[in-house]
Amino acid sequence: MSHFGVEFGIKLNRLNEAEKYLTEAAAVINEKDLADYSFMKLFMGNIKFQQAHYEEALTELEQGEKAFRTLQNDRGLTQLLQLKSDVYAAMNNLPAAYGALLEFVALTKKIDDNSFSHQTTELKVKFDTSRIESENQRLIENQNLKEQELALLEKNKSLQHIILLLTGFILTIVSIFAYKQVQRNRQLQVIALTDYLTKLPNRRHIYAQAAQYFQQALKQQSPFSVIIFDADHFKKINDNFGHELGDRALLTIASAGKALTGNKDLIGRIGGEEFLILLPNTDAERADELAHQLQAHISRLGAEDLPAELKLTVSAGVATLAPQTNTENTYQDKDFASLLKRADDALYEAKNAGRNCVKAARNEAVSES
Ligand SMILES: Nc1nc2c(ncn2[C@@H]2O[C@H](COP(=O)(O)OP(=O)(O)OP(=O)(O)O)[C@@H](O)[C@H]2O)c(=O)[nH]1
Repeated sequence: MSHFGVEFGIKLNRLNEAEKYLTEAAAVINEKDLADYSFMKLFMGNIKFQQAHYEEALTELEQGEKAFRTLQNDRGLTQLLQLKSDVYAAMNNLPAAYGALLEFVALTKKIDDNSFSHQTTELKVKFDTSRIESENQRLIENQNLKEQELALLEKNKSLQHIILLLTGFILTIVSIFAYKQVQRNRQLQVIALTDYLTKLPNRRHIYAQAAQYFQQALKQQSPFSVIIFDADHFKKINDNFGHELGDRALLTIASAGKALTGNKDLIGRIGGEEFLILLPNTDAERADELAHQLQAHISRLGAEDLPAELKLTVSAGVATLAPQTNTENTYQDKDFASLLKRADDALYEAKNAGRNCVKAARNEAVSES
């Protein structure tokens, strides 16, 4: 019969059986084996109590109490104290019964308090553990979020690179188009201002240049001369030698004029076989000299690629813008058109004079009005 067997035996009032077992056990249970010894004494005390052997019960309980106290087994001690109180009550020793009961209550309270504090500690540990777990969970979630953010950043970085590359590519294409457009505009401008055959400035261009030189001459009170020259009987050249050869003759005249000015911007083609030379800072005498040089040079030209029988001559008219000698700041021409008209009249004169010659416009005195 085990400890529980003894307890059941007592409960079932099989006291003799329980006592027998305990007496056998007492022979082998050592006083030093406090755990078994304490309960053996408690149960024995109980049996004695049930048998109404109160004094013996108290003796057993006293020995058991000592053992429980040494073991600090409060639960065992409470059972014992409760029983002790019952024994004293049965002996009608109420103060002792009360004292034992008080001790029983105090110890029970202590056990409950310990149990409560234990439960509190347990709850606290549980709470702390769950707090730490949730904190860990939060940290893991944060970490995951950060990783996602990082991945997003990486993705954004790649996108930025692609956008930068695309922007660079588009900018390059746009720049190339813009550059080509500027080039084309320049070419168109050049085409718009250039004579297709001789590549000299056309009439619009050379007139614009001339107007500027005219204003400059007025401002600086410097002379400005122009020469208009025109191929003689050019229709006949075309008729007799063909249009293509006529073109080559025009090119020969153009390069002779260019050679005279030394600057291609100072000579332009203003009509089919008519050219204009601008001579800034050149007085009438020098302009006349240059016109004669040109006329003589062209008439001597038996150009390599022109037939010997083709007689190439030009007639020229010269006009000069110069201040009147007797009055300050008074000019014969108010604008370039007036100067050009005088040169054209001089050319007409040269044509009438039999061609292949030069005529200069007279600088007539004008009244100051
Ligand atoms: N080959 C060629 N001929 C041209 C060109 N432009 C104009 N002509 C010709 O030049 C000729 C000019 O003739 P006209 O105005 O009668 O003058 P011209 O025959 O030179 O007579 P004058 O000027 O009075 O000496 C015309 O037959 C035009 O066809 C050109 O670019 N090439």
